[in-house]
Amino acid sequence: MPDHENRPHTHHLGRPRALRLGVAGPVGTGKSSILAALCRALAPELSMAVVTNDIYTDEDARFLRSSGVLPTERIRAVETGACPHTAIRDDVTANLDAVEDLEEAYGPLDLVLVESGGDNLTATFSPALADAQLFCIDVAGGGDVARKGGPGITGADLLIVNKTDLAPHVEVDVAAMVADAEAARDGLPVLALSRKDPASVAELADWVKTLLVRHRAGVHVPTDPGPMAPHRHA
Ligand SMILES: Nc1nc2c(ncn2[C@@H]2O[C@H](COP(=O)(O)OP(=O)(O)OP(=O)(O)O)[C@@H](O)[C@H]2O)c(=O)[nH]1
Repeated sequence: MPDHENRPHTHHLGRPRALRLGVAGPVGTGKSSILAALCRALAPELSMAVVTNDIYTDEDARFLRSSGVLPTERIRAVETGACPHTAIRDDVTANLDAVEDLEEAYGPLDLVLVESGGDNLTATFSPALADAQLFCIDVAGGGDVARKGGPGITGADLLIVNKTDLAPHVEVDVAAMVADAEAARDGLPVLALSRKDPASVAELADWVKTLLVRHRAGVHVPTDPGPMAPHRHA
């Protein structure tokens, strides 16, 4: 049995452990910016920590540390050394270790955000690592991305259509993109977001707070958006 299947779901004092929220999506769609926005919005009221994943570097952790949104020691980097999905889906041990180290050092925590390295449309978090997950696409990737499917688009707890401020520049109809996404998601929520639109950032923060309430009440059930497309590593 993999090591992570033996790990406890409650804090040692019986308090529910921190909500672990994964943020996945293709390269450059705005995952780090979403983490920064969530830290800015929620850290004044919640005890938070962050784990970033990059293939070769700790670039995302350095970006978040330099943005000053959390004390730097609460931001940990995992260098996956391989495709990002290997560390968020196939063997989550390095990420779980980082999350648990943060909980031990700074706990009790309310919320730990885990950012995947940018991968393709098929990469999602294992429920063994993330209690819930955001999947992020952006208008700059093209108005048809939401129709391309994949487990993140169809099954993540929240789908974000990001960088809506860029829509006029890339000739994308945000309402149509959101409608396509909603059609693919069978009732699961979709949020049109821009870091330049404070109302959309507040909506995202409210979604996370509602999820945290459900997690603490024990009524949130982590779900698996689905497996990756079959593929082989050389
Ligand atoms: N115009 C606009 N640009 C954004 C927005 N959010 C992020 N960006 C820009 O998009 C680029 C990529 O953002 P990141 O947050 O680094 O994206 P990422 O998904 O973390 O990137 P990787 O970790 O490399 O996969 C940066 O230049 C950001 O400044 C937004 O809402 N509007």
